[in-house]
Amino acid sequence: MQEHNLKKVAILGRPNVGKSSLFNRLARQRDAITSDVSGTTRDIKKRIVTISGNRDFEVIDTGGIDYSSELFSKVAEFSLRAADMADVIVYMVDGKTIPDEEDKELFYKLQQMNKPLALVVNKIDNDKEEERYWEFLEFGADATFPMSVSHNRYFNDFYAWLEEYIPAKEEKPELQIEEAEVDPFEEIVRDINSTVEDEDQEVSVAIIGRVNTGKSSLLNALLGEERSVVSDVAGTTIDPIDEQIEYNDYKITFVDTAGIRRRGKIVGIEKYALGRTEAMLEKADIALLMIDATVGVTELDERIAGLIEKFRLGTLIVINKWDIRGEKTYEEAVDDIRDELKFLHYAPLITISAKTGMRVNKILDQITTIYEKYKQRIPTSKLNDVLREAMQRHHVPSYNGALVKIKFATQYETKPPKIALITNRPDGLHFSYKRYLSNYIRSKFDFEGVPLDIVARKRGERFEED
Ligand SMILES: Nc1nc2c(ncn2[C@@H]2O[C@H](COP(=O)(O)OP(=O)(O)OP(=O)(O)O)[C@@H](O)[C@H]2O)c(=O)[nH]1
Ligand SMILES: Nc1nc2c(ncn2[C@@H]2O[C@H](COP(=O)(O)OP(=O)(O)OP(=O)(O)O)[C@@H](O)[C@H]2O)c(=O)[nH]1
Repeated sequence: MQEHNLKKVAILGRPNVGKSSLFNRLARQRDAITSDVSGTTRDIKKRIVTISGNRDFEVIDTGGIDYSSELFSKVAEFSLRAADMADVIVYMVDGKTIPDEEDKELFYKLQQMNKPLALVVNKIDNDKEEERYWEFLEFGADATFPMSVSHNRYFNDFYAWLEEYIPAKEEKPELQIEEAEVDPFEEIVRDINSTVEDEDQEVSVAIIGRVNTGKSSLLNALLGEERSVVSDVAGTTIDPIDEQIEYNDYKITFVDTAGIRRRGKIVGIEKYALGRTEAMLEKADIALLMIDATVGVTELDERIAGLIEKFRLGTLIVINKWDIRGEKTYEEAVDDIRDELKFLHYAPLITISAKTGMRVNKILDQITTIYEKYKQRIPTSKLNDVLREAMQRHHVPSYNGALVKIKFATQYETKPPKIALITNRPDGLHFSYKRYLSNYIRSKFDFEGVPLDIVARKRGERFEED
């Protein structure tokens, strides 16, 4: 609960009118929580009070103060200070006395604060005493209430008036994010980071695939004459086996192009091919997975795709040799690939011909787009809005009958993006629910082409690897 947002109601008035009595009665409305709010002004007692079942406020009691002198000016000074801190002011007078000029003057000062202000005439203990109350109408208050705290009289009208100024708590589903649990400092730091533009424009790309799928043909097409190949420019630090081009302010490095160009050397040596692929993926942000349209997805293609999954890279599936695909429709080709490579569901797919150059020019745009998503950082507040939405659609399943609460989510890493869910029971969060959240978050923030990791953590645990 966000106690700092609660409305503050101050009960003011001269000594002995019954302020503490009202305070204590209000405080009893809420048996469970009567603890002191910490950090309060030393002289002033505060309690959190609930009325009408779902309206919380903080009540400030100025009673019990020892105004060492009898001077009313002390009362006035103190009352004005307390009123200043308050959202709603209750000024109490003793109905067994006659209206008093000093009270009136103080009341007018309070009126000038333009806050909701009620005059409560206390100690109207029976019907006979009710006429005393009329005399206090001369204060000209917007709201004047008779009351007998000790006899528990006339409370309903007073409560109805208070309710106007105390918002009802929103109905919360039980498993809601406890926003106050978000360490505000942590959130600020993350959000500041996220607004700082990530200047990183250097992308490493691995072109991988079985033999003969067209890797070197694609590389040549991408490095085509019209682009400035900068690998041999003095001062660049790229590995001599890599090649780099500049494209729309990005530096795109194709890793281990020497290996790609060393043609036909690895036929039949599957283990070596996979090892070399791993070495490339280790250096890369994004993988272009080449599939031969005339062959479809083979078991080796699946194993290669599995390596991308393992390295958590941004991915584009490139279906090559589209010029000689035969009768196959786009839908057939795509269905086949989606079916065989389910775990790369997040990867977009493009049909090209490295030989004719068909749609090859789209690939560089795809690379930079995926890279932007690969390095994106979602502000914590936005992420938690979406998390709350997702949890409202489907509540977190309980674990062996125990409540699993997700307190908040935060993205703690980029390239690839990783999100931690802070929960009371990291082990109790079912993988299918994590997958649901991952898909939901994916649908709200564009992560096309990018794997999204979600881990469950206890508060205070480090957000490192699983
Ligand atoms: N007859 C009657 N007495 C009341 C009523 N409410 C409070 N009292 C009595 O009035 C006296 C003062 O009440 P408190 O609640 O201590 O008053 P206070 O305004 O907090 O006084 P300080 O602590 O001196 O500021 C106590 O003896 C209460 O029992 C009421 O409705 N009727
Ligand atoms: N029709 C057609 N042929 C292609 C296409 N892309 C590549 N090829 C041909 O397919 C064969 C293999 O192409 P490469 O680019 O050498 O394939 P690779 O994946 O580098 O092969 P390895 O180095 O053996 O792994 C060559 O004969 C290419 O001309 C394409 O889009 N259409």
